[in-house]
Amino acid sequence: MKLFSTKQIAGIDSFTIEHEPVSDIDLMERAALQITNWLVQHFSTEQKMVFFAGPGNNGGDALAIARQLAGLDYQCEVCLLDFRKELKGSPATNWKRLQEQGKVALSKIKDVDGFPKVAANDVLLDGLFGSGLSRPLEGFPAEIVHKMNALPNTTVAIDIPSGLMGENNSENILENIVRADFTLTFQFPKISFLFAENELFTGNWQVLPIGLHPGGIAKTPSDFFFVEKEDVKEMIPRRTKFSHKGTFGHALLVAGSYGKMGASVLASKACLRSGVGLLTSHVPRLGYSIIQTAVPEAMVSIDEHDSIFTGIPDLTPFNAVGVGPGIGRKKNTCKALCDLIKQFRSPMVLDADALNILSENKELLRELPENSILTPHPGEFERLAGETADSWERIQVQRQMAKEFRVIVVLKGAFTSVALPDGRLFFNATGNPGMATAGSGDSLTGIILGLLAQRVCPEYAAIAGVFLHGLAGDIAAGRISENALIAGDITNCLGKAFLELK
Ligand SMILES: NC(=O)C1=CN([C@@H]2O[C@H](COP(=O)(O)OP(=O)(O)OC[C@H]3O[C@@H](n4cnc5c(N)ncnc54)[C@H](OP(=O)(O)O)[C@@H]3O)[C@@H](O)[C@H]2O)[C@@H](O)CC1
Ligand SMILES: [K+]
Repeated sequence: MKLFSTKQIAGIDSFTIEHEPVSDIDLMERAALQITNWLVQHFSTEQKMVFFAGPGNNGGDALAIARQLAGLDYQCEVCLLDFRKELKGSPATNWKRLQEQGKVALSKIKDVDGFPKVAANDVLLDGLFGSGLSRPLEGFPAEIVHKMNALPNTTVAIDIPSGLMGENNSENILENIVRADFTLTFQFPKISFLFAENELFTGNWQVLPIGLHPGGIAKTPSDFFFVEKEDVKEMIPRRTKFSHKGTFGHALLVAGSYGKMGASVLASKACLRSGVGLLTSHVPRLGYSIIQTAVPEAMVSIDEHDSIFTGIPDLTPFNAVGVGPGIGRKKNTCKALCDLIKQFRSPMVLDADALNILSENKELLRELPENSILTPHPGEFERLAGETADSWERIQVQRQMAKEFRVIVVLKGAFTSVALPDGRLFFNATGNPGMATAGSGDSLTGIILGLLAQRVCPEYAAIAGVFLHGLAGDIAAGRISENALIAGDITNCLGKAFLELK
């Protein structure tokens, strides 16, 4: 799914009105009905709904929802913020419809003294500002937001928590933004919802389709995408009856050192479970019997050194290489990584210590084979690319890095983002907090390596690898809980994840 800026969404909104065609007021009614249906499923008529409505269409939505709910016997109260300007268009029509219906207590408030009395069980509905927000909230509306945030009541934001920008909140005044428990957003996730620091404002968010025009969506360009199951299905290699193990490639994994052989075992297993034809795991001498015993399906290439990675094997047989998990940063290892990067001329996957070595030897970034895949977590990313103030800035730097070095940068997080050299950025939605556990990154390296070796193009290997990893983690969490989840469970559930993508 494409993601858009709030400005672009307004354009798609107008396109829909013109080309469906549908009137402004009917589109608002349709959008409001989606939220009404959600509210009916989540709250009983015992709970009073207290609406805060602003001057634009977000306020208009609030007025329409209040009327629809009142029609279903919910007790509703509407508090319209009075900016000393007449309401116009659909919000004005909806105000009139509410007055005519006569079921909802209506008040207009000019300052914070007019803030309504709220009982413990009441639900607050935030319809102050949505995608038309043009600047941070200040003054009277900000005071209303402070009052709302100070209440313990459940708060549901309509489209966007008021005060939150749809994309960049670097310059925002954070205490003036509504802190919702739920955000019900129309048609597309807003880009700012995908950043960890904004969870405080959005709470649990959900997308409600409102039938915006597919033509408007298709013709509006975007560099931002939200990865869905349907997209990934096409990226997974298919196995035909006459396939043999050579068809699915030969991967080389360089991972593990003394005390960190688990990284090699975890990444090797994940690579094999991703469907690779053949896997060779390169390990230090002391790791030989460990890997042979733990992963009998893998072949082993043995380093000359007892405990670390110091030299590369003949690279001719391999069509993909993954390097980094648990290799450490000893001088000999840096040298061996440097040789590997210079000698292997197809895309490779670099993770963990390989990234740390790159951050200490940045000139190596220019030597990376084009379309290599880097998989940093935020800490590794900042070591590589420098400090950033927030997630918005971080994804800009991520995109810049992908473009400059012609590599794919996978920035791991709750919504892992995959930046491509052409400037596009893909957000992943699978995965859960249980996956923040030792070795989880090693399994991701193994999965991406496995796909790459099967000749899946590097951009698909990164996007589908991240999706599969998260999906397998979700399946594992469903079986054994997020708390008990360990990295090996992700690999164990990869098979089920593949089946879900059939
Ligand atoms: N996507 C869709 O297809 C659909 C979208 N719909 C809904 O429309 C919403 C967008 O509506 P919208 O464009 O009218 O903007 P909205 O957020 O209500 O506020 C604009 C008003 O606020 C004002 N204002 C702005 N910033 C301010 C500030 N800091 N402090 C004070 N004032 C400020 C601004 O005035 P100005 O900037 O000119 O001062 C203007 O008067 C969207 O979120 C969704 O709920 C659905 O109805 C149907 C389908
Ligand atoms: K809102």
